[in-house]
Amino acid sequence: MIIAVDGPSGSGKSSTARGVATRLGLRYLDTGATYRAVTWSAVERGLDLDDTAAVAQRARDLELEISTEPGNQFVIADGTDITAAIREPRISEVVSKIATNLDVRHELVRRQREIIDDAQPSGGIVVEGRDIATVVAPDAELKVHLTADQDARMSRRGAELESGAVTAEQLRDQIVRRDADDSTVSQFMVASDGAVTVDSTHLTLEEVIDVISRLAKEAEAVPRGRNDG
Ligand SMILES: Nc1ncnc2c1ncn2[C@@H]1O[C@H](COP(=O)(O)OP(=O)(O)OP(=O)(O)O)[C@@H](O)[C@H]1O
Ligand SMILES: Nc1ccn([C@H]2C[C@H](O)[C@@H](COP(=O)(O)O)O2)c(=O)n1
Repeated sequence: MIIAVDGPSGSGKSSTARGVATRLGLRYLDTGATYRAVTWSAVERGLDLDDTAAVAQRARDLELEISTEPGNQFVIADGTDITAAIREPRISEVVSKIATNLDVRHELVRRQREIIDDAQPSGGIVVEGRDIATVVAPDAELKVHLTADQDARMSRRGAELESGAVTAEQLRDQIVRRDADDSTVSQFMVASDGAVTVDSTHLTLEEVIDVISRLAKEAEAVPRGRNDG
């Protein structure tokens, strides 16, 4: 089974997808981490991030290991554990440059599909990102468009960061500007065909996990191809 979760920044995709995978005994793939890993590597090597050919070559050359165990997430790039480093503001601030590089996307979608295929013998996988239902896994048994209003998304991200660590302007940049840039290459601000919209604005994380787990069980009961729309 493949469960695709797409939506804007701060809507709760990672926490929810990880929670659903844990609850249902499935694997979990954070595709955003793959874009962050390429960004980390390009920054570490001092590449010009506007040099699209050089960055795409880095994406192809990067040795990347990404965990699909929901309870033990790690990312290793060229032998270095970058699990924490890819979440640093210096990476979040520039990751959209890498995520809007179409040659990088081509390479990372290829790798994401390989990881998804490898997870099938263990029962399935919950995959979250921006283009999962539309590009990476259009045959997913369940497609969820996870949303929350902009104020909720900004305040969730603010609460997550150390108090006083970011200004309101930096917070807006991490949510609003990033979504505007990222949505030039993927359609995640609206639900794709066949996706169920879950608005998490007034739901707790547990409630969102409950809703999606229930939808997954319903989708599993319907043979592939009969649950479209
Ligand atoms: N339903 C919810 N209610 C309250 N807080 C939530 C809810 N869902 C997630 N959160 C919190 O909001 C923050 C952002 O969630 P998360 O990182 O899962 O979002 P995301 O959509 O994956 O963001 P991004 O795409 O920017 O990585 C986290 O601190 C998380 O614990
Ligand atoms: N399938 C995906 C996943 C992520 N991105 C972009 C969007 C972000 O700018 C960046 C990091 O994602 P995050 O960790 O914040 O979810 O990667 C994308 O374009 N497609």
